[in-house]
Amino acid sequence: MATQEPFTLRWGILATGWIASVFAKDLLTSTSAPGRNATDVRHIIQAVGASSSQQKATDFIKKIGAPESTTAYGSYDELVNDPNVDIIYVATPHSHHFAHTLLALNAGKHVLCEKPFTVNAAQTKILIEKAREKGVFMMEAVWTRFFPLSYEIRKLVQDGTIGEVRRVWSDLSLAQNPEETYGPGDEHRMVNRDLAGGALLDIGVYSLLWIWQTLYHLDPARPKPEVSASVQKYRTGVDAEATVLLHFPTSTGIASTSLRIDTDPNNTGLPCARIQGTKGEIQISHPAYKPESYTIVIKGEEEKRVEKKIEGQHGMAWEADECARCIRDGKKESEVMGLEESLAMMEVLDRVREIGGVKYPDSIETTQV
Ligand SMILES: NC(=O)C1=CN([C@@H]2O[C@H](COP(=O)(O)OP(=O)(O)OC[C@H]3O[C@@H](n4cnc5c(N)ncnc54)[C@H](OP(=O)(O)O)[C@@H]3O)[C@@H](O)[C@H]2O)C=CC1
Ligand SMILES: O=C1OC[C@@H](O)[C@H](O)[C@H]1O
Repeated sequence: MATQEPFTLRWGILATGWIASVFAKDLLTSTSAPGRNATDVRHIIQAVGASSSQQKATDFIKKIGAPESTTAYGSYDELVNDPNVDIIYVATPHSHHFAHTLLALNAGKHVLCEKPFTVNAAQTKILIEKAREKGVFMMEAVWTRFFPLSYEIRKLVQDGTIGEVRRVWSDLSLAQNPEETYGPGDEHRMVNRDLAGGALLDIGVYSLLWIWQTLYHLDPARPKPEVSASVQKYRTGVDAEATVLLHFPTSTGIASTSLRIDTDPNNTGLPCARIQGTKGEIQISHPAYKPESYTIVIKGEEEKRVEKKIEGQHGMAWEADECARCIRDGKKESEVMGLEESLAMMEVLDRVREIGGVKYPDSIETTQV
């Protein structure tokens, strides 16, 4: 019997910063690594684009250990117009996701764009319209949604293991001593208004993820929640801390995030999220972006802890595999992380910023490029 060749996806990496290198290294890992099970697809890093110089792209290619044949570009424009590239991975700061994704879409490329999708919902809406007009695949890179652990937890909830879910509580707080870490110029993307900094858009999205994939994604009615929030600002005007209350028809989500306190100060195994149902709950291990275990706590029963150690990759290969399979199958969006979900999440983020008075400069809130 003839074995089928794996589907090959040729990536263009747009930006050479921290997460671009992590993602690109994961693309180079073995598809048969433990827990991966992706021998039906294959990834090639076809090209890398740096914003300022070709040398930067060449250095990046060397650093991540990609083949020397990988093309290095000194501009994003050249990268997105490379006819040998199928999909662009956008890994620039939040402020630039809209413009860079649009650039790739206009060149007819599929796109995987880092979280948060854009600065605001209006920008996301335009990207969705453009992707549909161009007939290409697009997805927000919410990598945690593709962990086997996330699939398992969604299934447990769907199967009614913890009864009817009434509340999801979730936190991602990473005490970063921002004044020292990102000062004195406050230029770092985490606190810089011009780069759409702040806790909410950078790490708060992971707290929201656990609520979203439980109370929104799993409900076929896709109920848009009422949003309340409390926001503490940083000296640059972005949020240093945010707590969000999401009122769904029959359940509540409580998400919090902070750059000043820690979810698990001594790494003693405090959970980052609790999905609470009428029979019991599922506790997810910190950090919310990369949990590697969870515990099922059912009233009157012995607790069950499930380990899901991530091996052979950082954890970003699963989302890449999803892109490859969707594109192979002619899908324009993922069923696990769909575009309408990204848009609804951006609307929540908009509302929290509105309540908290966090406004970014017009130059990055704009829907014009
Ligand atoms: N999924 C995840 O786990 C993570 C996701 N992220 C997301 O990835 C994005 C990038 O984060 P990270 O890699 O930490 O950021 P970095 O600052 O490390 O890298 C950003 C890169 O973007 C490019 N760039 C283009 N324009 C600008 C600009 N005006 N200012 C600064 N950089 C610019 C630069 O690359 P060059 O000049 O070479 O083109 C730069 O190296 C963010 O949106 C963040 O939310 C970040 C960390 C983890
Ligand atoms: O996406 C992310 O996950 C890990 C965090 O450390 C980082 O700031 C954020 O961008």
